[in-house]
Amino acid sequence: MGLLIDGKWQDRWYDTAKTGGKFKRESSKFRNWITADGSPGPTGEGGFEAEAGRYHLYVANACPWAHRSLIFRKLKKLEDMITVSVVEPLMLEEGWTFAEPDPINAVTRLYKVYLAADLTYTGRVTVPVLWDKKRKTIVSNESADIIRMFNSAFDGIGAANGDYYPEDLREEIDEINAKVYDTVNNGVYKAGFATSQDAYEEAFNALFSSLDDLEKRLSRQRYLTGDRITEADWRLFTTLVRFDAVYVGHFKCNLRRIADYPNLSNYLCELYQVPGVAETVNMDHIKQHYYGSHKTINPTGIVPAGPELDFLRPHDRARLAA
Ligand SMILES: N[C@@H](CCC(=O)N[C@@H](CS)C(=O)NCC(=O)O)C(=O)O
Repeated sequence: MGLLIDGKWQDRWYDTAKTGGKFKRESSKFRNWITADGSPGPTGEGGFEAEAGRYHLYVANACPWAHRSLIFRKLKKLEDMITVSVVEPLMLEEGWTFAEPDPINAVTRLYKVYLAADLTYTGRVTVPVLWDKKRKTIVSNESADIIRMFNSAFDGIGAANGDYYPEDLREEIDEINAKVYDTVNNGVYKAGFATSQDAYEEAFNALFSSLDDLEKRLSRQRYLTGDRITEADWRLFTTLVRFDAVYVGHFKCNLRRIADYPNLSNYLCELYQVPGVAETVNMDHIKQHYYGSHKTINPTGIVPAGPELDFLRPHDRARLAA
């Protein structure tokens, strides 16, 4: 794995030396927004109007951040409007790669897509990436923004109904997202990529304290904000679905499994069973990627054969219906 520095690819692992062994996630650099009329969004510049066929999404099936964007593409029925390229599961010396030259930029390495947008780009080369075929540039490489664009920008040109960031719940969603991002979504990475015992334990404790709180919340209500599925649920889902297969072992998040939490595990099954969502979960890519790409954590690259997982089993969440 590596990064671009002034447009040059460098093969480097995360540098935790300067941060006391703590993993610090870099913020995303491309922050424009697709909007219904091409007006600027909350950040970046305008000129990215919602149009069928204009945009392309680069994802890794393994990646929880990219997974959010695939879920929103699916729920909002944007599959015919927004094309997708999926990278290979392993992320090694050349970063994310494609098995075949990708149909849009005809490259086999994702960093070339970043260079096509900015020849002097400095930063990590992450998925998801939302590409504009018309202006031949990156609209955004921030999943939190991409799912909000998918949620509403295409509504006027045929996206499916469904608002996962409704006006009346925004404040609560933002509050939950902030906590879940810090302690759960990014929390598992902070535990897994820590290179000091203290940094690991700090992340570990915050993670399980949050999961305990979420378990309590979900014992009282069906979804994180009440009786409607929102963005906050989908953001939590992509971490939960990877948890027992990967984070428990590979990232040493092993105080409890999601399977040990009655409410979280039933909630996970319910979300998994929402039509279309199971098709966005690729457990082979997920396991291969983590166990095979992080050689500093798992030098042999052996992928565990278990655990047995059944997200299609009946769940008990209807007991909490409004
Ligand atoms: N803030 C970004 C984070 C995306 C991210 O870190 N993706 C990981 C894969 S799970 C990645 O591509 N990492 C490559 C790297 O850090 O070099 C987002 O949510 O879109």
